[in-house]
Amino acid sequence: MIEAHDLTKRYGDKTAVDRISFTVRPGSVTGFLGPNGAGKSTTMRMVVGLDRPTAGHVTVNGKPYAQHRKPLSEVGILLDAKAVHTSRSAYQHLRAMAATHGISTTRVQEVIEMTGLQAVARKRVGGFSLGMGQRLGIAAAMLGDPRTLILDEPVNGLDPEGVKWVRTMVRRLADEGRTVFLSSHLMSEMAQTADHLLVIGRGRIITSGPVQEVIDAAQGTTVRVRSPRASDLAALVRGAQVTVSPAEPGLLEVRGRTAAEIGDLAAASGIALHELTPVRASLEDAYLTLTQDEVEYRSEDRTATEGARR
Ligand SMILES: Nc1ncnc2c1ncn2[C@@H]1O[C@H](COP(=O)(O)OP(=O)(O)OP(=O)(O)O)[C@@H](O)[C@H]1O
Repeated sequence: MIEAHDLTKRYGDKTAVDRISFTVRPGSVTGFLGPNGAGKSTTMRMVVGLDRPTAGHVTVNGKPYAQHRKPLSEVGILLDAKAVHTSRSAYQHLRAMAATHGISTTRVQEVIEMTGLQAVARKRVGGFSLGMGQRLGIAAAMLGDPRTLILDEPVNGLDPEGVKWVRTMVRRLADEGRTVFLSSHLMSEMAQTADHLLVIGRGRIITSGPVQEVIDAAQGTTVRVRSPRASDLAALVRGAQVTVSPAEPGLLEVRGRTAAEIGDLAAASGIALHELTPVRASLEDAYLTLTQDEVEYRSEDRTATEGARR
């Protein structure tokens, strides 16, 4: 469990993280989603005491990270997978980490197997592909068998097989009851990996909640309604919080009413319906809506989607 209260980080005039409060619970995967520069890494660094908050505080499993007597058994962290002595082998790297934290060599072997590094464990880390480096980073994070995992952009630069591997791994870890907190600037990735989302932009939490709720709250659900009496139906369903857009002759897109409400209204007035389909917005649409004012760097000729990703 990670609990942050009014967590703030300023670098000179720049407020990287702006009074954010959140809870990341065990047993599920919580995605920390935001464009580049939103404050994800800074927040994660504060959670594990690598950056000191300017104000506010954060605890992991009930205590500030620094107060844990065996921090590796409480929190595993993948921040920068490249921050490894490149002349060492993966085995030596993990072995050295284990030795300084009183962790057995049996466990080193276990995490090597768990992350599929057996074939390359004795090779120099300097020659590792990005994917192998990420696996090693996750192996290091798992060394202390921690209850909480914090992974900063774990799928960045991975090929589809690597992405799938990380996704399956984090799901398994959450199913084991661990707290899994992972960041990404890729909404498509989060839609497939996370149960809960914490969306951040320019240092502030924009929204949080179960993935589908975040999407619905941002976009609402649109209902496609086809009827030979579309204009009569449009007049019937209109209301204060309802928008009705004619999409093509005989087809309406209604926001602000459920499919059931529209169906009941139509039935009560004897209007035939030929289609009644709730269309859920994608996380991508929701993310663009949510972060459209929050992106720190934009290129002039961006497409909408590229803009939120960069
Ligand atoms: N050491 C630092 N000194 C000054 N500014 C910093 C420092 N570290 C981060 N920042 C700034 O704080 C803001 C948040 O950065 P952070 O790296 O936390 O964002 P992020 O969401 O992790 O983005 P990315 O996906 O690009 O890593 C950015 O504007 C960044 O330039």
